[in-house]
Amino acid sequence: MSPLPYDPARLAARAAEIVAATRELAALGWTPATSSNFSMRLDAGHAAITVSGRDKGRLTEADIMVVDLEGRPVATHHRPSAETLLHTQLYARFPDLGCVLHTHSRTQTVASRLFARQGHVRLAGYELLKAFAGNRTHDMAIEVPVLPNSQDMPALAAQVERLLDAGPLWGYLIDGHGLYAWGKDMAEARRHLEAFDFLLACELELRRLQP
Ligand SMILES: CSC[C@@H](O)[C@@H](O)C(=O)COP(=O)(O)O
Ligand SMILES: [Zn+2]
Repeated sequence: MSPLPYDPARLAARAAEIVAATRELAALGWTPATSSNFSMRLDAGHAAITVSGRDKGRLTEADIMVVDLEGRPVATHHRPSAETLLHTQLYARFPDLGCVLHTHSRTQTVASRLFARQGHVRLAGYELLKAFAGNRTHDMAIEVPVLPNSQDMPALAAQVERLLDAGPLWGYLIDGHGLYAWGKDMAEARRHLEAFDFLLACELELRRLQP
């Protein structure tokens, strides 16, 4: 019997998944200068998440720790990601949610700046909209919200709660900062993250070509 309040074998498995995905995303240049954070659900009350400040391009399993769904460290002296609350609020709200990914790609950051005043980026008519779970056609539109940046995580989390109250959401941008995306497991969260990045890049390119 483990004295820990979570299953250590499951933590090891999730940590390996997070490390593998993080290295790939870092190789794309989406996690500059130690930025970005990543998590996966462990069980109904716990999540595995990256330790704060670690170089995401050189992540190892030792850089993954456990928090409860209020963002408190569990059985560790490590400090969790500064943005832990933005992860745990999603696990607490959606019992089937399994993975939350946050990156700082150039495309995401530039798009967040360009569309901050508008408050959202409208993505319409793209085949890749079908990458978002539940969407069946290109013939629709979604609005990716752009929130003002803040170091006040409870305040930022409260804004995210209001967005979630308003309707289905696969992710959001934070102005001058980056993108949050999530899914039922790592594969789905990765698909959403990659679809957002690709579609935001298309919108930026269109504005260059058709100013
Ligand atoms: C290095 S600046 C980026 C951070 O302030 C933050 O936005 C971030 O994404 C990483 O923070 P972390 O505490 O390592 O999870
Ligand atoms: Zn960040």
